[in-house]
Amino acid sequence: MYNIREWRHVFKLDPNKEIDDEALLQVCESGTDAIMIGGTDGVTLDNVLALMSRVRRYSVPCVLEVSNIESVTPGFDYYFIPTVLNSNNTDWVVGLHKEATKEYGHIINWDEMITEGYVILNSDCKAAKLTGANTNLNLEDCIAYATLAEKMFNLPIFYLEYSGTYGDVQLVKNVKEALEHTQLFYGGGIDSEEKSRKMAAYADTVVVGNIIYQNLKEALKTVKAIKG
Ligand SMILES: CC(C)=CCC/C(C)=C/CC/C(C)=C/CC/C(C)=C/CC/C(C)=C/CC/C(C)=C/CC/C(C)=C/COP(=O)(O)OP(=O)(O)O
Ligand SMILES: O=P(O)(O)OC[C@@H](O)CO
Ligand SMILES: [Mg+2]
Repeated sequence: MYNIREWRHVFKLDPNKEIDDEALLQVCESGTDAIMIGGTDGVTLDNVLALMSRVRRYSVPCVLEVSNIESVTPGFDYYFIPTVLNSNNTDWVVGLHKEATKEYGHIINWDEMITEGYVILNSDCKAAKLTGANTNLNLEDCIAYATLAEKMFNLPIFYLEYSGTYGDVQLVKNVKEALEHTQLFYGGGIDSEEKSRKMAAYADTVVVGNIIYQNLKEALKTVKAIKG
């Protein structure tokens, strides 16, 4: 299997968005460390399967970021399971996870499941709205969540999510300094080489999503900024 700790750059593809074969080829052969398939809305078994089978033409690792139980299918290298630590609704913290485990626990291969402790910081993004995330957090709050994720819950990944907007580099730096071994993912608003490089200076892994659909050329540069 792959060592996700070595992943520095990940492209997140939304199964609910169109991408043509030529663009997909460029994304998969860009030198990125992995493709993550996931989104907040409109994620179905059909569009996940369709995208997974197209990504599987390439040798790049491919993971599913689970956003609903109906779209989980075999065939991925890993399944990333979000838990939204700053959600006001326990469904998004452990509730849906408990229901999924109750129903499918007997077939789950836990070696393939990797839990991501999310803190969502952009109040306007779909994920924040869906999960009722309390985005009114200061640096101390974010450090407390990161510390809880690592020390109390032993989560392998802590994900600072600014989906759709570029985050606070200083905050990412300070959160990174508070973590000892939990891997810090940063995602949100990376649409240039420079923004990618700046976040990668502190985040262990940088996730790039929307720019793939808006400006592929710039999206590809975000890999170069990190991987050379
Ligand atoms: C292999 C196999 C067949 C296994 C079967 C067993 C099985 C079912 C395993 C699953 C186990 C499990 C515990 C699942 C958890 C289920 C679940 C529903 C968890 C909730 C996940 C969650 C908190 C979702 C909330 C939304 C969220 C955080 C999504 C992550 C993606 C994200 C933030 C995307 C960014 O937004 P985007 O959609 O890109 O926004 P724009 O469109 O505006 O760009
Ligand atoms: O789409 P963007 O803003 O690049 O964010 C990436 C990722 O963190 C979304 O879950
Ligand atoms: Mg998106």
